[in-house]
Amino acid sequence: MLTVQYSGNMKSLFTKEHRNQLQQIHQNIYEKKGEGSDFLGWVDAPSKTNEELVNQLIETAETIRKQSQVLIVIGIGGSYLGARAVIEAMNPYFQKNDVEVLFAGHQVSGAYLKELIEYIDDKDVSLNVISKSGTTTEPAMAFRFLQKYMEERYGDEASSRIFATTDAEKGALLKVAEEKGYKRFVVPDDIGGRYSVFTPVGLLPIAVAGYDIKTLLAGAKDAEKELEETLLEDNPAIQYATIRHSMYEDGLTNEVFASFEPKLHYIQEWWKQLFGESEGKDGKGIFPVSVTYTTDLHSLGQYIQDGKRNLFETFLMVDQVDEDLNLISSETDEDQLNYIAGLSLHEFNEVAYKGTSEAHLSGGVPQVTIRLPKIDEYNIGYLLYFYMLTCAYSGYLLGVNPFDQPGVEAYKTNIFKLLKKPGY
Ligand SMILES: O=P(O)(O)OC[C@H]1O[C@H](O)[C@H](O)[C@@H](O)[C@@H]1O
Repeated sequence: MLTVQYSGNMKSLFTKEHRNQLQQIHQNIYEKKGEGSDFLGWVDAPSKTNEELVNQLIETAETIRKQSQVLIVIGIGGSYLGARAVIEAMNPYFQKNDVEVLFAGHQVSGAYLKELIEYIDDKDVSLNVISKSGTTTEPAMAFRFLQKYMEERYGDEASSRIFATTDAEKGALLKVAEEKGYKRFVVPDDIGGRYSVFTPVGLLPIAVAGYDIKTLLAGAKDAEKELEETLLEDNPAIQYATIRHSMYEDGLTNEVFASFEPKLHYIQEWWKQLFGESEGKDGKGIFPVSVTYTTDLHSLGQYIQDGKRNLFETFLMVDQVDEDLNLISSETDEDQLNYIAGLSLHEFNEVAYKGTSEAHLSGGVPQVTIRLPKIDEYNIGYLLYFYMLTCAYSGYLLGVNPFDQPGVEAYKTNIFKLLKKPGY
């Protein structure tokens, strides 16, 4: 189990009244009651995902791996970030996997799509187009270009190289997939995009990248069970949600997710969508931001140390790393680093964490530290489930529905009006 440490007094947060409230929330989540309960399908998704589906996903991933050097995943938001978060956390920095997973439809850039098509032109390609609604503009636009490219390049064979992940019964993408005969996977009705990483939305691209989705699900499944059974005060998800809520009540409305591990960048991006869309509504919510240290100690560190005191900081620390280097000693010691010769870079980061957290704390930034044993499929599965559960507790503590996102419609409507979309 991962652990949560707090710079304040955690025990004092669990008053009788608060315990009762948490107990109720805990029960509602696991019994799938309460506001937004139609979207609580993710709660037992890890334990309920049947083996047949997992095997089917693994077989499809094998087919894709055999026929492709590149898989392009088309999607945005929750139909994109979960897969990318896991893949980028696991991927080596420089060495390319046998099958490269690339993304499209997560932004709008002609240059990006043009260069992507040039890049794949001498490689074998498959597509996985993912959209629950099937009507999201950015992936739909990207799919238009890439579908045409695939049809021109592969002719009839294109339909066996395009895989669609859609709603079970509705949406434009579902219709296209059926007409063209694409192999299709389903995003369950009761699971919203940002909670869908343990469904085919996340699992298929992750398996194609060469990572073990059974172990990822095993980590999530253990999290599901342990976090359901662990008592309130000892339960890391409840601890984290409670601490966040108490910070918020103290006027700290920005949470800085800090990591010393560059590979966790897209987990931070996934986390921002998860918490931002779940909590930011009805004029409430903590604004989620992220930093990677030590890089950002040389940029945003100044603000965190000395700027407006409306933030708290959550470190995600990784205990064990697979690869490391010890600092070499130098005969001349011109750079005066010999005093740390022999220290590993991971050890340096642990010291940097300690120094940074003490400095920021003395500057008035309270802290939470989440400790993950290591970066592998099992622990990432555990971590992502832990965040989703924390987010549900947190949203309910705040008094909002953590599973809708009505606010994202306003800008979309404006864009459609400006573009004179029929009906707007
Ligand atoms: O899967 P889709 O229906 O294409 O949705 C993709 C994303 O776009 C929307 O605008 C929402 O804000 C997100 O919550 C969602 O994950």
